[in-house]
Amino acid sequence: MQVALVGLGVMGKNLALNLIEQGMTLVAYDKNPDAGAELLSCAQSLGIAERLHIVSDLADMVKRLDTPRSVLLLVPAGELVDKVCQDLIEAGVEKGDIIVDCGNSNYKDGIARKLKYQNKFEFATMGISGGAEGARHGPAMMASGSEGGWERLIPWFEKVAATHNGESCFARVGQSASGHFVKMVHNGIEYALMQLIAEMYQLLRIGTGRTPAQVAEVFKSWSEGPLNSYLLAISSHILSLESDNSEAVVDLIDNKVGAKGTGLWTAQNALELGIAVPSLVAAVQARHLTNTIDTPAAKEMTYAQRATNSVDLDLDELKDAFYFASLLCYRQGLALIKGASRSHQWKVDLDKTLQTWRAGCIIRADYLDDIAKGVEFLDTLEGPANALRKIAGQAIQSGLAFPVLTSTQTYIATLSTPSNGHLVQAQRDYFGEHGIKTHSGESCHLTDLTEIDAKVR
Ligand SMILES: NC(=O)C1=CN([C@@H]2O[C@H](COP(=O)(O)OP(=O)(O)OC[C@H]3O[C@@H](n4cnc5c(N)ncnc54)[C@H](OP(=O)(O)O)[C@@H]3O)[C@@H](O)[C@H]2O)C=CC1
Ligand SMILES: O=C(CO)[C@H](O)[C@H](O)COP(=O)(O)O
Repeated sequence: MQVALVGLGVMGKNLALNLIEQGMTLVAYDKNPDAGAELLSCAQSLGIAERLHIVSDLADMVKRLDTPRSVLLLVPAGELVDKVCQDLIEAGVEKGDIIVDCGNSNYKDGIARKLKYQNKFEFATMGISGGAEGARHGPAMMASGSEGGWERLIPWFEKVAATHNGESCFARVGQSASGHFVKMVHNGIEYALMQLIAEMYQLLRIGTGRTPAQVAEVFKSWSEGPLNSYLLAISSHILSLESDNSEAVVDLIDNKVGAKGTGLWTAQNALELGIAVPSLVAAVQARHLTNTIDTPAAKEMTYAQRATNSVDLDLDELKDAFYFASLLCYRQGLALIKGASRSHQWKVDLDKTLQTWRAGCIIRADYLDDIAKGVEFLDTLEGPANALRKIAGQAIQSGLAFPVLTSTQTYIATLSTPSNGHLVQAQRDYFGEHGIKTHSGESCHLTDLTEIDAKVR
């Protein structure tokens, strides 16, 4: 099988080596010749270079491919994807060929591109997760759509992807560009879990006075049990790192966190669809807040530094709270995928989605088995639910910031304790005559329920 790959950066280079190692013949192009040379040198040192052809332009790439052609894109998301598609058309790509956008593109662009290119070639979308290591040794692959060209690629991607219990972490999760939506939500969950772990670290470090190395030990002990996850393991490793001067490496790193867009899109889509994912939104805003200090508006509002309080934590309770909050982050993401799938009629298969997240990806975790058991299982976790409630309270008492921890507690409390929405309904009707719905389902106004002599002015 022959495939072409455009974009040989962090992901492209590593996926290229993985594809060749699995037996594919690869024609590869990057606008930067150094990237091609670097890939060739890696392939040579692995003894697999005979199945690699680096080309210096797209016309040569297209000429070398047997028809129907299969081209994978791993270039930065945005207008560049259209530029490369246009260049590929000019280079000779034609109807029946498939181009798979494997980058972190916005699914809305994917839908538009499917239409735009429908008479030129088959445009397909696939989200990939796992970073450089995953791409090299087995990523999670969230594909979508029913383009005919998939049939040629699927057997290969099933081999290239990570596996869990012998099953591939490649799947066509649903229709249209839903693969990119699923990858976007994967990243939204990724933001939330990263921030949640950072909050656990801060509570242990500042709240209980542990050193980074001691927090690393706590995370390591959690990783040895059912809480094991990739993000917890790398956090433990990072916290254990020391500089040549024996300083904790984390203490040398600035606090401002960047982002490429997928977390923001997750929050925007959730808000547009009316699906509540407060933990995921809080994680995006937590990143924004780390940068606030540099904005012109913030410079005009400098706040005095405040002391924080130490807290007396039960480590088992903290572990239970972390476990429960983590499960709830995934559940919010899955609810968003389910809601979007219903709205867009994508028929996303949540079991297949979870299968792609079992191995290879950044949000892989042993407790994904528990998430697959559904909300009914979460309802049985009374101990962890109580732990989350208690730890969130203690965290607030410390005076430090815990946006994801507290949003997650708020999320589950809103869904499992009495609501206060009735008063907000009444307020809207009071000032705007927006109407209210009563417990019996009747739509009316406050004034239909009672006589209001004079409204507050
Ligand atoms: N890094 C990660 O962990 C992950 C990234 N992704 C997504 O995968 C995609 C690629 O990411 P990543 O590999 O990190 O990005 P990189 O920036 O490392 O690599 C992109 C490569 O594409 C090249 N390129 C740019 N324009 C063109 C062009 N017109 N024709 C050919 N090549 C071009 C770049 O060259 P130059 O550098 O000269 O511009 C660069 O070598 C992105 O959409 C990203 O969001 C998805 C999952 C994980
Ligand atoms: O897709 C990824 C991991 O799954 C990429 O690493 C992505 O860049 C992460 O998002 P951000 O850069 O916004 O933190």
